[in-house]
Amino acid sequence: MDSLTLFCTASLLVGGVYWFVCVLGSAEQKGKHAVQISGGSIAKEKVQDNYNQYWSFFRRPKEIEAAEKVPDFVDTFYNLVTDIYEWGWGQSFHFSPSIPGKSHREATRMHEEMAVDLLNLKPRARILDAGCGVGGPMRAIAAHSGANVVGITINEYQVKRAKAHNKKAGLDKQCEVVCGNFLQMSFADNSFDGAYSIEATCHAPKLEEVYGEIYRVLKPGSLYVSYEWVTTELYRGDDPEHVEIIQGIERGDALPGLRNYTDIAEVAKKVGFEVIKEKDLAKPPANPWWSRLKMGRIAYWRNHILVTILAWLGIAPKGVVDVHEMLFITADYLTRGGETGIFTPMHMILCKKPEIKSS
Ligand SMILES: C=C(CC[C@@H](C)[C@H]1CC[C@H]2C3=CC[C@H]4[C@H](C)[C@@H](O)CC[C@]4(C)[C@H]3CC[C@]12C)C(C)C
Ligand SMILES: C[S@@+](CC[C@H](N)C(=O)[O-])C[C@H]1O[C@@H](n2cnc3c(N)ncnc32)[C@H](O)[C@@H]1O
Repeated sequence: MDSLTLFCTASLLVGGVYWFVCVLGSAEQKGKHAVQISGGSIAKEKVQDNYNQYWSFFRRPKEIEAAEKVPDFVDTFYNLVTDIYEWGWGQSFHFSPSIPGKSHREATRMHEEMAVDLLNLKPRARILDAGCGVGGPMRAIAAHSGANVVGITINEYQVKRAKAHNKKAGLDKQCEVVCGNFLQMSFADNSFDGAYSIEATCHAPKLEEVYGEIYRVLKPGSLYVSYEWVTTELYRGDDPEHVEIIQGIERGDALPGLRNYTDIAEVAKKVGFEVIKEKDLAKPPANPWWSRLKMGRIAYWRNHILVTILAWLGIAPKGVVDVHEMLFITADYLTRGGETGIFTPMHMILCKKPEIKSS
């Protein structure tokens, strides 16, 4: 082999490896690369142990008796998955109906803007994002509405990521992020002009606890909108396939037990809200929310190879291979939940905290 052939072959090899490891599979907004996948706030050598603990806790969700332990395990879950989500999905950790002719990013943004449009806000309102993730929805909502958004998440690593993204987007004056438990928030009573939660309150063992807290911090007369993960009217608890799908979703998404859609308004009323509107946004004419998940299957195979190589090289923590495999399997359960129609991640409820009656 002459030196030119050798040089070309070597360049192709190096270029190919760079492309496979650094370029492939990065999220739409190019926020994360495969080589940056970590265990969040968990030390590299502890990732595998934390995954094993997570798995033994959430493996049998219906048998969880220790509801008070759930927030800690949810925190562990988000340490394990946050980088993989950002890398493989983007900065918004939720689904949206697919819209013909629009990209996933546009469809995601429209779903987020719909939430804040429902809140009927005055200019410069102060609103709460309960379970804000790394702030994809928060930034879209702040930019679209001009509102000041305060996000809360149980996961310290997400706070760090969200703050960095807010700064980069020039929205750090409008968006504040705090680490805390939405079941016991440190915000004052009657201090927000509106609130929303996107695919987050499903992590609460008791919905009344989080709805009660949101009710407390809202000013009288203001609105709260939530996109809830629920089982639908098609779910049958005596059908083994249905049970398998729902348990698969619970295990892979840190859920202490999915609720039925009928529970949501009941709980909202119980804590004092007036229910203004309720609708499953996944119902036709909406296009399937799960098609994005299904379309990505080949990319997930490639991602799995990539994560395995990175862990083998010692670049990614060892446990991420198991975490990735869990997500891979979960994607399939979520798709089956969507296709059978027994599950929706976008049961929308719009509630109002009643005005104080003058005597
Ligand atoms: C609301 C929640 C999270 C919803 C979604 C954002 C995530 C649910 C399942 C996740 C994923 C599954 C497969 C992964 C894939 C194997 C990997 O290669 C790249 C990332 C995934 C696509 C990942 C992305 C985020 C989800 C779609 C829950 C937790 C309440
Ligand atoms: C699936 S993510 C959705 C994030 C964000 N709403 C989005 O759409 O990008 C769920 C979020 O809820 C948060 N969460 C779950 N349980 C919580 C709790 N008890 N207190 C505060 N945040 C919580 C998680 O930390 C995570 O940020």
